[in-house]
Amino acid sequence: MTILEQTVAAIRPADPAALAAARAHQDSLTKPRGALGVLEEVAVRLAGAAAVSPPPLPAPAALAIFAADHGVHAQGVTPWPQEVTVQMVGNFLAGGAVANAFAAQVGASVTVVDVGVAADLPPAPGLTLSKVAYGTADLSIGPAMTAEQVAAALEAGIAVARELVDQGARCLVTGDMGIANTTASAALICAFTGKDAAAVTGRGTGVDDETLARKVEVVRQALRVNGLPGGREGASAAGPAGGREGADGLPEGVAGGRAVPALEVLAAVGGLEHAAIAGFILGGAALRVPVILDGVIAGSAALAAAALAPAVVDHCVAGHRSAEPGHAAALDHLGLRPLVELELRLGEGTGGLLAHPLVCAAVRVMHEVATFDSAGVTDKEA
Ligand SMILES: Cc1cc2ncn([C@H]3O[C@H](COP(=O)(O)O)[C@@H](O)[C@H]3O)c2cc1C
Ligand SMILES: O=C(O)c1cccnc1
Repeated sequence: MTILEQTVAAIRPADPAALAAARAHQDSLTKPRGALGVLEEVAVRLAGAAAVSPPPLPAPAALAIFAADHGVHAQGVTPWPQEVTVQMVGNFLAGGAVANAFAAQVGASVTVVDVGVAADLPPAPGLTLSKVAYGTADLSIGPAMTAEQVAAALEAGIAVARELVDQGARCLVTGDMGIANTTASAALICAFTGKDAAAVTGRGTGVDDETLARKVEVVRQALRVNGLPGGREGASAAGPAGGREGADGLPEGVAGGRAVPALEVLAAVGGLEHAAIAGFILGGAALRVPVILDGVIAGSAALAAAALAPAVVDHCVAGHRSAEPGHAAALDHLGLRPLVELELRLGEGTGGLLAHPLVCAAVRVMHEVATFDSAGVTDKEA
């Protein structure tokens, strides 16, 4: 078995007994039932994922920022030069990015992973060198990656998840850096949800109307040249991501037309960081360590992960909802409710990091809050 197959095979859906125990525990705590709203659902969700109630406190958290470049940058889909990717890697390593500030605020470690930056990076503390290629090919002309590159990037992400958990992380947070990666994200979201390009393609770093129109056309063309559904007006979404078996025995991830294996979709229109983040999510889930998803890049990568292993979703928490329209579409398709909505449109893991204290607070309640019985508080239900 390959590392990917082993990882997928190790992922279990939420444990029904732990879910039931966690719900019963929530109802026994000294608060009106349901008073913690969504936080109760989060705590129950983590119990199901961990297969124990209460679930372990999801701390410490480790952020992994997967960095890579994109051939589609040549189509003018972003106003930022490609070098910003490698320059921001330097900024992360120096501690100067927003992700560093937010990680410091919530006590998370930061690991930067070069899976596909279009420049050579010298070894540095905090940097994992897992370069698969010097960026992807232009997805609007043909497949962005080869099958081998997709497999290598997925395995790089799995390896990072394993290593961080080995080092003591009890919660993983996804991060990305890759100029032009919101274009690849939009194409992945179209392919996996069947939604039209115009509905899920956003302004990324803040493109003007003319660039946005070009970006939508680039996404449509990418889907067309790669033979993927979702690029046409009126393409329909169908059912939850994945779960079907293709002729080759691999799960398929595409709704709304010809069913295409998830790995083929990733190769066609994904980025190296998307594949690595999908591997990272699968790797965390296989170890029953919860994964907090960041923005639209993570959301699109999670669609790929869910197409490969539908049960992976039970181990994910949607940290936030970003301003990119495709992010909402991805979260809807995954059935995930974002914890915070602050109009962030940055990536790097920033929105995922901000959600970490909320996830911890939700679980801490399960460990520390007294029950009606233990505190001698009258329960109206008793
Ligand atoms: C200075 C800077 C820092 C960033 N940090 C994250 N991104 C984010 O923006 C990029 C995606 O947007 P688009 O598809 O429009 O290029 C990604 O690198 C993402 O991580 C940044 C972008 C910039 C410019
Ligand atoms: O949704 C995100 O995380 C996002 C949006 C714009 C640019 N980079 C990332």
